Amino acid sequence: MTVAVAGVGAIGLELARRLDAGDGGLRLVAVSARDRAKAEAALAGFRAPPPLRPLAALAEADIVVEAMPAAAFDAVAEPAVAAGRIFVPASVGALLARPGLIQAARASGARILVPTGALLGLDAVRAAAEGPVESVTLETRKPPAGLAGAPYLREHGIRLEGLEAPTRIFAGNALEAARGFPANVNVAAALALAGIGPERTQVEIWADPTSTRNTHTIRVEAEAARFSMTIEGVPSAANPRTGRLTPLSILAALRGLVATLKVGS
Ligand SMILES: NC(=O)C1=CN([C@@H]2O[C@H](COP(=O)(O)OP(=O)(O)OC[C@H]3O[C@@H](n4cnc5c(N)ncnc54)[C@H](O)[C@@H]3O)[C@@H](O)[C@H]2O)C=CC1
Ligand SMILES: O=C([O-])CC(=O)C(=O)O
Repeated sequence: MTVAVAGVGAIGLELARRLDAGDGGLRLVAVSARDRAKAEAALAGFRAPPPLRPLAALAEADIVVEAMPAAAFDAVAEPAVAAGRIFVPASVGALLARPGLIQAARASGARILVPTGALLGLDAVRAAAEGPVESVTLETRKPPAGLAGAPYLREHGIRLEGLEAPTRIFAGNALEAARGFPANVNVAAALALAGIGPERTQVEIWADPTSTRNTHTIRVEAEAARFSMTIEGVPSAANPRTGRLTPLSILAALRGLVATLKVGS
């Protein structure tokens, strides 16, 4: 199977590098970048540098991975879904805001594969959600740099500079979290889609100047099980909002598409 990657940033470049190295068992055939010269320099050391193509042309590949700012989402998602491809979004919050894309996929035969990304445990959440679920909550803690620039902070006049103690800056449901923090809590959107939906999934976001990790704790109260899990992700050097696990999670998900033995889904 062939893969195309939209965006050559913290997630896209690392994913492309690993695919180019032969990891995942899939062939990287194209990437899209906003800054051509920068992308060409980043791809120069690849074994087989993929061609830079317009976003719509990525739909020629069997699998299209989106790894861009949420604002650019439609330009890659719509053609990929219309062409009936396997579409893998990193900007899961953007997917949450576009239920029409799932309808479009149903019509075209496309599949939308949401990776676990920087989170954990979506297998257990999905299993629990096959039965009655009372509550699903997410508590996200990030160093202030991992939350900087979120529209919610601006809208509510919240300043993170000079913060000395962990501070809760948001409490609400996953829909509101994804809208207010589109580049920071895609994990909330993924959790909502895996479990009981964006209105019922509750989210707290903390700015924590004492931490160097992006930490996510999920708590589930369901008829079949009660569980809580925490992941402490290392922020990527290229983008402190993004954990280093995210491109690896996408690679693992892609590997699962072609693997003979698939574990944990
Ligand atoms: N699902 C998850 O668990 C996670 C999702 N994310 C999300 O994944 C997405 C990508 O994250 P990063 O790689 O960290 O972002 P990044 O900012 O490091 O990289 C994004 C890249 O997209 C490029 N780009 C922007 N507009 C473009 C266009 N029109 N055409 C082609 N390229 C374009 C930028 O130049 C940049 O290289 C973001 O929406 C982020 O919020 C991030 C972390 C975890
Ligand atoms: O990488 C992380 O810790 C989570 C993140 O940015 C996101 O969900 O958007």
